[in-house]
Amino acid sequence: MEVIIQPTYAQLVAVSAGIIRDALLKKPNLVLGLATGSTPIGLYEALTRMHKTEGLDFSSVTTFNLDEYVGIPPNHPHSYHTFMATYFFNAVNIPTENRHIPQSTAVAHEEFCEQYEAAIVNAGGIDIQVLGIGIDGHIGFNEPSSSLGSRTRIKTLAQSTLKANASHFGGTVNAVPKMAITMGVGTIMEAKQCLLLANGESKAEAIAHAVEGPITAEVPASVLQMHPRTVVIIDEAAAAQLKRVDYYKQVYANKQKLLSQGH
Ligand SMILES: N[C@@H]1[C@@H](O)[C@H](O)[C@@H](COP(=O)(O)O)O[C@@H]1O
Repeated sequence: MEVIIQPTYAQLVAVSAGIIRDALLKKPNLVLGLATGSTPIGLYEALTRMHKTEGLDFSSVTTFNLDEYVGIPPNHPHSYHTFMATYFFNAVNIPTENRHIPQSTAVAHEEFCEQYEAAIVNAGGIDIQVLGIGIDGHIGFNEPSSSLGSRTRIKTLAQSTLKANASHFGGTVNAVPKMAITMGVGTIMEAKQCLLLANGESKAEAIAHAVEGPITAEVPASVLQMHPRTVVIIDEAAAAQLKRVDYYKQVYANKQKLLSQGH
């Protein structure tokens, strides 16, 4: 696990956007796993800027979103379909047929979940999976006690998640859908690289558990310690409860120095 601590959210965004740009320049048909929530919005804005000003080309990119609420239509103002259109898809040139988001209104949910997994495999697997983290340590909508081997399926949301996401539903906890379709932890772990992003003090405890705590289903993000290529990119506030901040900073500084020397 590489832990990159940046002074500000803007710098966290710059580092994560840089990783995706470099990967896209190397592999134009990159398969991206995408996340919603407030955390990756800056990343989507940065990639949009790169598309508009540098001509960064997304025309061969395929995307798979982590999750979607169950019980609201895709055109609902707070669906993740609407979120992705608003913050990313409407602004870059990813072909419509290459964009995949779990279908919240699918009647045959189980069949849909199997097809979603198959579509990821058919696309060659996810190259880079962008992840945020819930205050309870969830990734996607894999709430505490989710099986670390779980696949795409329907999950009931934790009360803390309903509360945290109520601001997107007019501040009313009851208005937040109680269930979601989410890629499983096992599905996420098959991505070739994971980028876990977090900012702000509300994420400090979850990040400390995920990065330095034991690997446990109580904190689903902790399983990323087992992933061969996870990069955790956080700001100072989200790093506040980590024990080894100086160590992570030193390792990153040394790596940057070696890279600048052409190693
Ligand atoms: N399903 C999403 C997660 O994918 C996201 O990581 C989390 C954190 O959201 P935010 O970035 O707004 O804190 O919220 C939701 O529960």
